[in-house]
Amino acid sequence: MSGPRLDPATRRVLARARPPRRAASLGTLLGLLADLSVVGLLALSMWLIVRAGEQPPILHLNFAIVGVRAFAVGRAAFRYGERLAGHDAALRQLAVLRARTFEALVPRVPGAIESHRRGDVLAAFVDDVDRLQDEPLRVRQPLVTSGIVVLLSVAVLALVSPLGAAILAAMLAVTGVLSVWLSQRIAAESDRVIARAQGELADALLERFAAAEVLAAFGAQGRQRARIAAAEARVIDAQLRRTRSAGLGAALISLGSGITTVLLILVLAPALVPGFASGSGASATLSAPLFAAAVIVPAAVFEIFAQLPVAIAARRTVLASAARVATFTEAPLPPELPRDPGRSSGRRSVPAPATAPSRGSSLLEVSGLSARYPGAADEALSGVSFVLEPGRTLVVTGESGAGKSTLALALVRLLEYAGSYRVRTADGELVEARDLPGAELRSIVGLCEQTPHLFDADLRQNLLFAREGATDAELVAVLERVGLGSWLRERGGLAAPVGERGALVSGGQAQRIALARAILADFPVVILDEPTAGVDRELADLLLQDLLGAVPEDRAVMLITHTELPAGLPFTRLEI
Ligand SMILES: Nc1ncnc2c1ncn2[C@@H]1O[C@H](COP(=O)(O)OP(=O)(O)OP(=O)(O)O)[C@@H](O)[C@H]1O
Repeated sequence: MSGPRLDPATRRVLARARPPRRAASLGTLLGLLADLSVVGLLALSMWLIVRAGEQPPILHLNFAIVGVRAFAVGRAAFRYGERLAGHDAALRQLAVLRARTFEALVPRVPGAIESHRRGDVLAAFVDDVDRLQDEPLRVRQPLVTSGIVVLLSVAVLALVSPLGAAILAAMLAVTGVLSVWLSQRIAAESDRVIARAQGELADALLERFAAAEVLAAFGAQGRQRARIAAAEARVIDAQLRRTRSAGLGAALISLGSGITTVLLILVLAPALVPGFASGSGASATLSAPLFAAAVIVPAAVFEIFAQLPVAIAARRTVLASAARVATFTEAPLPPELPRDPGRSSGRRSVPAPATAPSRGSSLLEVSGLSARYPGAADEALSGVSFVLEPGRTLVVTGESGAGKSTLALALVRLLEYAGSYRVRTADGELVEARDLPGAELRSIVGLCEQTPHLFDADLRQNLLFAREGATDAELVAVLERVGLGSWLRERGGLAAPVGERGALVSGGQAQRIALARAILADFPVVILDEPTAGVDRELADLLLQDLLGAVPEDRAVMLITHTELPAGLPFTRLEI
């Protein structure tokens, strides 16, 4: 079979798309029966028509009449069953595949994904991942079923006429090689162009919507529209070339089928004439009904065979998609990003009393911590040390670019760190953070990020994801606490939408919603990265007084800020 060589990374991606053998084999079996019914129906009907013309007693035709009905019903019923079983298995696997692909992506954020264009990432994670389900459905299954049916048909024809079978096999081989060569020449380049152009189109569209205001403000909409139109034209052009190649392949197969039928008629017809072969008066070696059935076989076999070049072309597309997905999910994780040790890993922990942490027993102990972004030459942060005790607030200050947000990312393990960083777990142990599963660590240390992400849902959903099961009264109370009470009433309550990426709320409101989330999640340690950046000074002071004035005995806050704290708040300063 032609196509690019499979590297181990592409093979791993393909293996994720493959349904379990048992689930896939039912679809394959039903597909095989459907294809066999196609050949059986055509050959037996032909036999029946010609035999009926000889007017034998009706009883002699009964088995053929029943057979034709059985094949006709079987063809539709098996095909229907095949579609149901095959799609069911592939769609179930698609859900698994999407989840696994997403899991593979998570450790690569931030840092390893940003170096790719957003459009390419989107195309890879939507179009390419979806296309992988074609492997079991449109590649593997048709290759197996049509291959078996074609071989069986040639073998059965060989019982009637070995020369006819040889002609059919030779014509199948010639047509197959020609149509695959043709599709390779015309469509292979189109496949590459389509993938690239689809990425460009997605990129241009995303930018058109995400940066609509900037494009309008600078009068650059026309240029962006032209970029979208050019990318779209490239996609359409490549798709047309691919469709043309598929059409040519189909025409070639029809031609092959016609030529084979004519050749079979020429080769088999003499056997119909009594005494032709031996030159004597002996009777014919081939009956007319059998002759009719034999010469119609190529039409049915070529119909089944037509699936092969289509499956080979689909394989090429699937492999290209798998290779693109592999560039994201299978590339080695850069050393700057953390590896999750998983639940089973052994922890190197410092023995600690089994009781809950009391005042004085630190929640975080950081010593000589440094971090670097993937691909960056220099460390974004180095040599940071501090201890965070329960009931305390640590205020982190420093110049812009000093590494404050980087410290926050390292503390929630979205960036790898060097040095020592120990966290007190729920069972009171002080554990090196890199030995904890990421999810467990992030249930202890929570981050309210500088530019919070709001989901395109209502306010309630945007808060509930921080604490599932919170009541509306709890949500409203927390919104009051962050100063959004009157705004909530103006907007008509918790069902108010926030828009895509918070488009319907102001920057300051988005920040306060994020703050409300952090309060709801009630992390033992919460890191607030510039939580009052978009909030006016008076409210900011009130908010900080509210948040920091009463840090619970068993909780701690790390506040990253540029502004001075209101007087009277207890805190420790860390300058980086
Ligand atoms: N994704 C990234 N890839 C590479 N370098 C980065 C990345 N994000 C930040 N940096 C660099 O890391 C350094 C520290 O950035 P960081 O955002 O931590 O600073 P900061 O102290 O939080 O600044 P600010 O107060 O302006 O928010 C900067 O030099 C910045 O350019």
